[in-house]
Formats: sequence, structure tokens, C-alpha cells
Amino acid sequence: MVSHSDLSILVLYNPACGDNTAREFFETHVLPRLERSGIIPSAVVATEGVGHAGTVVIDFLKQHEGDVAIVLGSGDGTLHEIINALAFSYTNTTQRAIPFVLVPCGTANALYSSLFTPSSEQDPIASRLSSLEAFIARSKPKSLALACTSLVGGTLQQNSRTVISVVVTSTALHASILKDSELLRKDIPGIERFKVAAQQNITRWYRSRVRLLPILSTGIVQVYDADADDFVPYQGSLDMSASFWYFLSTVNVDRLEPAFRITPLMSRIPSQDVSLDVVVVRPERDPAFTSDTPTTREAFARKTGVVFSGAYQDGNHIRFRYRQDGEIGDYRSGPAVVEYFRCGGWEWVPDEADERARLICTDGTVLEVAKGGKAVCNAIAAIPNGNIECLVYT
Ligand SMILES: Nc1ncnc2c1ncn2[C@@H]1O[C@H](COP(=O)(O)OP(=O)(O)OP(=O)(O)O)[C@@H](O)[C@H]1O
Repeated sequence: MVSHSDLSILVLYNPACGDNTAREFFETHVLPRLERSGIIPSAVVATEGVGHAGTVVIDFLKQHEGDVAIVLGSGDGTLHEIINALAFSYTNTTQRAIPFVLVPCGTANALYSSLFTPSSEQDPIASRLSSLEAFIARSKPKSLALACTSLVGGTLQQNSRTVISVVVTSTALHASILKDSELLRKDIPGIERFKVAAQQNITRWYRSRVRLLPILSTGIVQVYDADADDFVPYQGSLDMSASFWYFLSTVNVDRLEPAFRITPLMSRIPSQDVSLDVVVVRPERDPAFTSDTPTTREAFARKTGVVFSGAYQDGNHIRFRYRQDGEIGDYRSGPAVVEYFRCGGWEWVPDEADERARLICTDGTVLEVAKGGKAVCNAIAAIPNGNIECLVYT
């Protein structure tokens, strides 16, 4: 195992993330803790704006060709920026492993709160230093899975691009929430803004064609079976042409906020393969559905509060089923409200007439599929450029 003195350590924090206290937290807790352990960073840098984190990391890697570690004080967005800079702005010819020490300083910190389950009993400062303590104790870092999404086809050339996410890739309601919540950031800096944006979008449905892609190593798509309380091979059609209320996939995380456990099986039944967990809500599966009208959508929206409540109750929403009259609850039988898949990837082909269906969220950044185009998302184990493996101390 590499000792700390053989590592080049970059300490990097985003002073503008979350509630703007990363600098203070690093000066008061992180840097003194490293010093007390005799660990001397090669550089300590505060990011200066959008994109800066990626530049700093690439410069650091060019200057330090041996083993490195990055102590990162930020939210998920800064990690996302770094990974995308490594994928698309870094010329790399050798295989490299880049371990991150995460210090949660952002708004939601989905990755950190998935890796270190939050507990109200824990000291609030110590609870933010768990990855740092694992690094100091020289624990073995764990590999991060990635999701690679390409926006392809369509007429707008400038929209053809590829993005890598480390937390979430979504369309439908979640992408709408992220788009609208950015406009609320100034007035509502905390995670409350996601709830406000959810209310603004709760009655929307998104028309699209979807194809679920099998896990490469097994050739199958799995679906959660509430009776078995386990994944089983999915026997339904991998192609869906439908209205979607929710369509969201994650890698690495079982929650998007400390208490919002949207893909709980990510941690409860860890995947042995390179895969994504996908949660889908198709309103037309509701036994009470007859036709798509504004009234139907409003009635459905009134019921969906239960789905979100379930996600906040330790991810219980994945057990919910429809009663014959369309009521949603933890019933013993009936169609699943949330379809929960584990697969190798997915394709999303938005209906050309449905503008909002073209939104794709990758780790909080909202992109748009060109009219007539599609998004293709695949789980990958490492950044393809030079095969860079990203790891995290846990
Ligand atoms: N000095 C800076 N001033 C303003 N913005 C910055 C600065 N440094 C970095 N940024 C930008 O801040 C954005 C938000 O950072 P980050 O995602 O880490 O925090 P967050 O949004 O508060 O948390 P989370 O992603 O967990 O919700 C990033 O997109 C990054 O480009």
C-alpha cells in the first residue's frame, strides 16, 4: 500500500458551494487534521469559478506523474466538472487511478451521504470528516462507477456532446426540477428549492421512447420484485413508448439528498456488475387511467406525493403498488407504481413535439437533446480516455 509520503496530495475546495463555508471548514478542520497526521499536501487551492477545478486537477496531474490523491471540498457538481475535464480536456496515455477524499461542502452532497449514511447522533463536524479519516487510516479506496451519456442525432450540431456523470442522469420530472431550481438558487440556497421546483412541475408528463440496455457482463436487464424483495430478470419489453412522469438513473448513490433515498437498492443490494439503477414511473400503468387529459394529470399528481414520501421514508416507495381503483400504497398485490430496473444503460428518444422531454440532467447540469435526436446513457467502469479509474476513500 502506498504511504502518504509517496503520494502527491492536492487539496482543492470550492469556496462558493453550499453555504459558502468550505474555506472556513478547511482552514479550521481539514488542513489542521492533515497537519496533525504529518501529511503535507503538495498544493492547497480554492477554485475561482466554473471550470477551474478541472484545470487545477489536470495541471496537477501533469506535474505529478506518480501516485496522487485529491482532497476535495465541494458538492457533487465540482466532482462532476473534474471528471469531465479528465475525460475531455486531458491528454493521457497511461492508465491512472485517481482517488478522491471527499469533504462534503455542497448543497446536496448525494455521493458523500450515500457513502456515509447520515446519522443525527454523529457529531456534525466529525460526520463530514469520514472520508478524510479513511484516507489518514490508509484504507483501500473504492472504485466509482460512471455513467456516460451522449446526446446524438437531431438537427442542431452544437448539441452533439458526451457527458460523464458520477451521481445521477435523468429526464422527465427530475430534469425539470433541476432546470427550474437553478433559477431559485439565489432566493432559496438550501435543498428546499428542489421541493419548490417539484411543485411547479408536478403535473407534467413526458412523451418518449425508451430502450433499456442489458448489463454487458450478463446480457440481461433486472427488475425489482417486491414479493421476492430482490432483483429478477426482466421479462417485459425493453422498448417502451409511453408517457413518463419520472425517469432517473443513478450510479454510486442510493440518495440525492441525505434523506431522499430514491434508488435504495444501490446500497441494499450492491451490484456486482457495471450497471445503473433506473427508477421509472409511467402514469398509464395506473389501473384507474383512462385517457390523458389535464384532469387526469392533476389527479395523478395528487397521488404522487405518496411516492416522494416513500423515498423520504428510507426508500419505501419501491414497494408501492396500485390498488384496482388507482389508490397507491404498500399493498400486497397490484402493479408496481415505481418500476425499478438494474441495467447497463438506456436510450431516451423524446417525442419531437414534447419540448420538456428533451431535457437531460447529468449530476445537476441540464442539457437538451436536439429535436429529432436522442440521449444514450451507458454505465462504464473508468473514464475511456487513457482508462482513468476514479476512486473514493470510504
Ligand atoms: N469561486 C467560485 N465562484 C463561483 N462558483 C464557483 C467557484 N468555484 C466553483 N464554482 C462553481 O460552483 C458550482 C457549484 O458547486 P458544487 O456542485 O460543488 O456545489 P453545490 O451545487 O452547492 O452542491 P451539490 O452539487 O452537492 O448540490 C460548480 O458548478 C462550480 O463550477
